[in-house]
Amino acid sequence: MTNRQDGFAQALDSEQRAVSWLYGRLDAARQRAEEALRTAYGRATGTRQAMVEREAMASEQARRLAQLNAVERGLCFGRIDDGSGQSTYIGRIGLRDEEHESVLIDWRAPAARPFYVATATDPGGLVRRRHLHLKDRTVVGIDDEVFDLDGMSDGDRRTLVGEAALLAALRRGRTGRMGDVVATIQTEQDRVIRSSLQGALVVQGGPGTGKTVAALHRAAYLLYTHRDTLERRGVLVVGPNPMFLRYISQVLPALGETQVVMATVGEMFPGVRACAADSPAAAVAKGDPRMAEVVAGALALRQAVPDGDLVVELDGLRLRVPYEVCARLRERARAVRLPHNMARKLYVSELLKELARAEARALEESLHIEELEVEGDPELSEPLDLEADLDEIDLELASRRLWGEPEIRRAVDGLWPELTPHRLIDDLLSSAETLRSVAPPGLAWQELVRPPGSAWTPGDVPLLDEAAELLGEDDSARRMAAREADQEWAEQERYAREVLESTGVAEQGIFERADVLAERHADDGSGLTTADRAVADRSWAYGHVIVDEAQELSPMAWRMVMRRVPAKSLTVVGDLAQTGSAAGARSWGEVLDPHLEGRWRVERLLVNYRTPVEIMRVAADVLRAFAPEQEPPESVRSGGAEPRAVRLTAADLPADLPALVEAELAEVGAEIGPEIGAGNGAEIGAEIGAEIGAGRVGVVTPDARHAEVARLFPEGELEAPVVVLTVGQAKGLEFDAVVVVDPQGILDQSPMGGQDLYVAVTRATRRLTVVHEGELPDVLSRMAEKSTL
Ligand SMILES: Nc1ncnc2c1ncn2[C@@H]1O[C@H](COP(=O)(O)OP(=O)(O)OP(=O)(O)O)[C@@H](O)[C@H]1O
Repeated sequence: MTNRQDGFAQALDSEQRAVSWLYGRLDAARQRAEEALRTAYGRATGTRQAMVEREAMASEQARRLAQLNAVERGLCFGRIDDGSGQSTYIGRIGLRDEEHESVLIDWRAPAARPFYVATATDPGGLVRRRHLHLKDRTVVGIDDEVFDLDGMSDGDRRTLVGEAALLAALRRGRTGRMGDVVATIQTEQDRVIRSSLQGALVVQGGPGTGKTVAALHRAAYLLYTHRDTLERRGVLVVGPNPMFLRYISQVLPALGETQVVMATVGEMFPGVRACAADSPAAAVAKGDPRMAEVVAGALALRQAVPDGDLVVELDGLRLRVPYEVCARLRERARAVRLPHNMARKLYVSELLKELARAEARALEESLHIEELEVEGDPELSEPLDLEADLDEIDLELASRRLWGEPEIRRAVDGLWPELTPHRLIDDLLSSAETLRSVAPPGLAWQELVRPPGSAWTPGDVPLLDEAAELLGEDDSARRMAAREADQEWAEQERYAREVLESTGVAEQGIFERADVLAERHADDGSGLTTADRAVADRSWAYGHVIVDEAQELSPMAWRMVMRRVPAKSLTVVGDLAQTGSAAGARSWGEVLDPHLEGRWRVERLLVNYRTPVEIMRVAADVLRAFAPEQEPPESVRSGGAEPRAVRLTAADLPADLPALVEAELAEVGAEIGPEIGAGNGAEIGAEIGAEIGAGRVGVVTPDARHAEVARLFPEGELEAPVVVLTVGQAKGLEFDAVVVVDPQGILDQSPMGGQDLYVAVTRATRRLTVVHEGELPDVLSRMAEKSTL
């Protein structure tokens, strides 16, 4: 054995001892949590309070246990050595020894920061950064970066190992789900992750630059650093479609965070499932910020005045309220500037009083007629003034009686109806007449008209939200509950303090505070967590909102998102070169300034960790043609297969496309295999890889051809070896190999077809094939040279 191999073996051995010891600490923490969970379940539950306490204690320990289990894989992944000979281990969670000394630093803690930001030019006091590669609990690799060779001991110098940790991570085959990257976060991404909670941060970057992964690590970092604020208010992640949310769903749990709410724009209105789709033209019109005026205009039309006097027939009497009075009542109700359904209370009470007066007048009139008939009786010919005799109490009583009459209700509802957002928007979109009368000039309202009761689209959801704001809801019950909850608060906090002390959670190196714990288990009678309550409540104010693929949001969707985060603490992640929605953003200022007035900062990510150079050249041609002002990112990977174009006739497609995809699958399996078969030799590994079907192929089609192509493959979830997707569904996802079917169809499918094609060709980590029937589009001419026709 050479000196160097000897040194490496020693380093492995010593790191193995350190890592095994850390796993021992993890096991001990788990054991404590399990015991505490058993104790919690053993507690008496004689009273309601005792039961609530048992549930809180048990769920706290279950949560703690889940967190400890989530960090089993890759518990410790790094070590930093400073000039004083001090070594610090970095991991997914913080752990302490029996003396409460920190033995493993949570990757989000300030003490871990040098691990991510040290560079050769600015080592920040480090002499070495070491990456540890673990397989289960065994250290299988070490990767060193030395910043100061002179600062290291001779022994340490002998054990230096230099495999690039990042490239090793990138070489791994895709699994169909995004994973975390705590071990290899890059300096530019670290800046994004640890940027201040305050204000709005825009992360602009090309495909594969790690925007999504950085945003999710940022969520975990913010929850760790500002747990007191954020656990109480919650964090919302907005993604472009359900497929994408499934794709990223495992990242935060793997980082020990399970309390983040994830939703698409179409899911942000509780109780509404937006399952229909808008045409591009309808999406543009619906997303136009002037739709706020349209909704307000439609509502104003529902606050009516009668054509003439209001006349209601009641028990043979004609109650007449003059037109001018109706108009005055409407103006008064509008002037209070309350939402419609709340102002209605005032309007109804005033109108009922007018109707009570009208009733008195009508009664008087009828008596007067009778009186004329009783001639000669001096007492009865005394003039009556019933209306003037009515005092406030009479009016009140009469109003109540009248409100019970269906004719009166009908009349009131016709003038100022109680409305739901669903009814207002459905009525608006199914009435060309209303749309025409309230739409501002230039808004293509004709695109919006549809039959009543149509299924909701994601574009309708911001309109419903707008309507809900204008209509308001009767929240007196909720306010009353909040007051009661406040009274219970002190009690909850006292109890939470007890839980922390009795379970020792506070001492286990996990950042906890009694008030945070109390909030998590605040008994609102429903047993719901903060995340559950937030999802169900349209007016929930989140502590922080992350919007991914943010370029897709229309101005109307931004209005809705901004309402969910009154403190305007936002992370906006996107790429203006990938805007697929015709209603989406062309510039960040255009969509953000109406809400933030320039108070947002930008971080740019410029390195592409996904797409190899060879594929990126093709993508750059597409970008140059359709968004020349945007720069493609620079790829870190190279040496992949040259992208190729294959011409297939429509008749050959059903047989030849599955064969082509099968061949792609075998290719990526063979490439990934050597990693699977590590230790068995590259060749055997390649065979195993191809045989067990390692690797994933994404087949991307125009919207109109999705069904036809999907039929050719077994139906499968994201983890399936082959998944057939539209461009919209593939947004944000990645595969080892991608087959783009009918690029011309993608270009032609919408005004943003060029951007769609750019998205489609940048989904691959290794191989790209384009299948075309007619001529290859000009923008892909680079591939024609390699066509295998
Ligand atoms: N620091 C890193 N270490 C390891 N892998 C990384 C790192 N940064 C990014 N990656 C990987 O690069 C790939 C692309 O990342 P991600 O999906 O976050 O990019 P994106 O900018 O959101 O792309 P798109 O705009 O196309 O949606 C993912 O597989 C991610 O895990």
